[in-house]
Amino acid sequence: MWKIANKQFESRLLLGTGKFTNFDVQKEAVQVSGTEILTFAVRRMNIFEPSQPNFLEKLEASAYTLLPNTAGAKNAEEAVRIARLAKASGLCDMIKVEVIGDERTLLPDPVETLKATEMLLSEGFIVLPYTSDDVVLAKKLEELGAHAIMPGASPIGSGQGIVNPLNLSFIIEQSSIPVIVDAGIGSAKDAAFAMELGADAVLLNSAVSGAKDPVKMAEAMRYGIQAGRLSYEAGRIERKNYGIASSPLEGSIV
Ligand SMILES: CC(=O)[C@@H](O)[C@H](O)COP(=O)(O)O
Repeated sequence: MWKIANKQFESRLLLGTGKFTNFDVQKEAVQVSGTEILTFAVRRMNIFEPSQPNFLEKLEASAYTLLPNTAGAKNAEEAVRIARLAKASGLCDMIKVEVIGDERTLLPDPVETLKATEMLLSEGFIVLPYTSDDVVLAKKLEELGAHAIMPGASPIGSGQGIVNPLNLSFIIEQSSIPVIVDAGIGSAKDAAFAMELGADAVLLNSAVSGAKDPVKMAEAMRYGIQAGRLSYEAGRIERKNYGIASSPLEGSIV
């Protein structure tokens, strides 16, 4: 079990709902992933146009915790506007702050992310900022009162996996709020690695929606995350430079 604010979860996989080839595949992938938290861009929801498709229409949305995100926002004011819209539409009081600062890399704008986080916290939102893997920024967001921190593994949709495990491990070590590794995960190995580093959870989308078989990949992510967590809790052996016999003749009980 782990928690965001006062909400408890069993699954440590947060799944994005975008970019699936069709809603049936999306629904099956969501089901087999075992996720309890779904994220989606508020801007893609057609909140005021019920006749238009929205990302959750095939899912039993009430069975999940919804984590709307502010994708599309280019500054703090836009992010706050999108978050208010989500709240007013009854979607959720939890919001993933996503303020993109660079269109080519899709990396987040640290200054605007900080501002948006502060503004939304003052309005009573449960705020989960998506950030780069900057250790100092992560600390500042926590000090502001963010409810979880979401450092990127690598650029959104890149599938590069974790490019800076050292930074992520510093963030995990210093944080007393949940750390959710978000974006850039390419395969189950990357998700397991994030969990082995000690992350509380992983948020991903493209690796599942873009896989040759999204449903199978959703299942792989489910088990990858479980295995990574178990391995982290079990505590890995120390890395050594030289070989050490697995069945020594002396000094061992079996
Ligand atoms: C869905 C969502 O919130 C994305 O912005 C997120 O960051 C996922 O990134 P990937 O698509 O790289 O998994």
